Amino acid sequence: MMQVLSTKNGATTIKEPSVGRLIILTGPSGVGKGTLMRSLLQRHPELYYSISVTTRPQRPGEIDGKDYYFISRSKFEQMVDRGELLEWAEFAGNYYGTPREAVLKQISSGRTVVLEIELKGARQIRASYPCAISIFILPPSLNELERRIRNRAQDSMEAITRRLRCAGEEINAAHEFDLQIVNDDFETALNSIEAALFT
Ligand SMILES: Nc1nc2c(ncn2[C@@H]2O[C@H](COP(=O)(O)OP(=O)(O)O)[C@@H](O)[C@H]2O)c(=O)[nH]1
Ligand SMILES: Nc1ncnc2c1ncn2[C@@H]1O[C@H](COP(=O)(O)OP(=O)(O)O)[C@@H](O)[C@H]1O
Repeated sequence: MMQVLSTKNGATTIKEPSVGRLIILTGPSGVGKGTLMRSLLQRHPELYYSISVTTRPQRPGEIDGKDYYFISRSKFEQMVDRGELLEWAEFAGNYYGTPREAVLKQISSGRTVVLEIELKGARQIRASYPCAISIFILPPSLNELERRIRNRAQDSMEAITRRLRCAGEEINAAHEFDLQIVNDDFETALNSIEAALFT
């Protein structure tokens, strides 16, 4: 890393240019990761949210290039083969991945990057970027998780069942991450994430 000379009040110091941090937000589907992430980004627009690629069908109201890049399976496989993904995983029958180049570019320019990803991808990032700060979001209970997924009314019955089937295994892995935050009261959970990132 190149060093930078900075002069202040006549004194010259050598500074390391800062490299941005990598933050992982993970937890079971329906726990509220997306909602927490949107609020976090509203409060802190300086954070860079990595937009994932996915082969999942677009939901009503989702915007291509904002919520996800919706791509075909063959395009996804091509990105994997070319090493264009920082991590990727199959979840509930679809592929999801983090585009590598944008994330690395933002980190090297000093910006903090936030990934909202599922368990297998979060494990890959922890293995390849041990400095990443990882936060696992827990539901207050499995019943409440199911209620949230069903109330969201965005997925087919089959997709809901698949998501709930993964939830137990995901929750059992919560201890692998740096921090566990229960998303019961929304504001409390959001404040805990903020405290972890900014204090
Ligand atoms: N590994 C990985 N998981 C992702 C990525 N993008 C999203 N996910 C996760 O994939 C899971 C399913 O996402 P989605 O289909 O949007 O469903 P939802 O979380 O139930 O709204 C969630 O746990 C997301 O956090 C990614 O780039 N990589
Ligand atoms: N603390 C909370 N209390 C009650 N409902 C919540 C809370 N946080 C999120 N939700 C609701 O739960 C549902 C799932 O949230 P979402 O952000 O889509 O989850 P995820 O991205 O983890 O799949 C949404 O309808 C959201 O409004």
